[in-house]
Amino acid sequence: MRAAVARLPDLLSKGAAFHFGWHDGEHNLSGVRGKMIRPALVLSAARLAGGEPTDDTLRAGVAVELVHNFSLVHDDLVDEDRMRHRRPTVWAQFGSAYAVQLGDAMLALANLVLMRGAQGTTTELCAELNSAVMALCVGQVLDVEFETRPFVSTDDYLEMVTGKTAALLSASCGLGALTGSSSPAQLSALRQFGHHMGLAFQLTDDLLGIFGDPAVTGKPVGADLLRYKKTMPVVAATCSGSAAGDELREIYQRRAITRDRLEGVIELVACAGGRERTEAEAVKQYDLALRCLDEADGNADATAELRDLAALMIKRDR
Ligand SMILES: CC(C)=CCC/C(C)=C/CC/C(C)=C/COP(=O)(O)OP(=O)(O)O
Repeated sequence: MRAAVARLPDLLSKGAAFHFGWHDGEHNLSGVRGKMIRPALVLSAARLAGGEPTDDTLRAGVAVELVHNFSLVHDDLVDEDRMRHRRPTVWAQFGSAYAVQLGDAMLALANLVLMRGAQGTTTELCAELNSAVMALCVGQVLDVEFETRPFVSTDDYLEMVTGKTAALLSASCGLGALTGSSSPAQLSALRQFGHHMGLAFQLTDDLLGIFGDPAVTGKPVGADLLRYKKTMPVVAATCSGSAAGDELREIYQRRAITRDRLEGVIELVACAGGRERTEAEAVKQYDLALRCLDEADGNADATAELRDLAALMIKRDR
């Protein structure tokens, strides 16, 4: 990653180093850096699909992490989040214009990294990655639009999250498979594995955003609620038909959430079954993901790695 980021012009690489937490030495304290889940998926998917990871696999891992971080830099700006990984976000530290340019440059760099690969595979890899970027953008637009949409169903939510989160996890598995020697059936099963894990991952993220410990997640408490995000616990609660769910829907409509009312709002989400329903959906998506992994029917060690990764992705506290 560092070698790739060093290819950015100095003016931008200082912001990237700040974003990645490399600016203050080699401390790797838990929670102050990203989890690198997507490159891990690329590597294990490549192994599952046969053989040792190639240079193209490594390039794909770097590219997908760059795309992920481009989306984080832009997302923090859109959501006006000032802290990530217990540090100020890029826009909070360097300004909005800088964050837009740094995010764009990371996306361009991701493509440049892939283009350095073996002739013949580059086009396919770029198509896999950039199709996911397109889906990511659609999901992000929906996510913001949902903040003011009066009613969001579970299906609407799943459509949004398919783009916002699952597309890149699915592409990570697809990229790994493409750099391995996967059959078409294996490629499709691995993409589907990534899709279902992406949904399970975002559902877990939504739960952590409301019920997680901010000291561990590194995100301010209740940020999604204060922004009237239609995360799954909220969607499930407001669709429950319960008195608590109706009250929550009314509070959302009146935009009546303040910091001192947060605790009560969180209680309403839980009382209306939002937490339980979200946990159940995460487990359902996780089970579907594991079924796809069986269908992929590849290298046993890599299958075990992906199984472990999947478990980590839903049983996490940050
Ligand atoms: C186009 C655009 C701006 C799209 C925004 C998409 C976006 C930010 C989706 C959220 C996905 C998500 C759960 C990120 C946290 O990943 P993680 O927990 O793996 O993060 P980490 O790298 O910090 O561990």
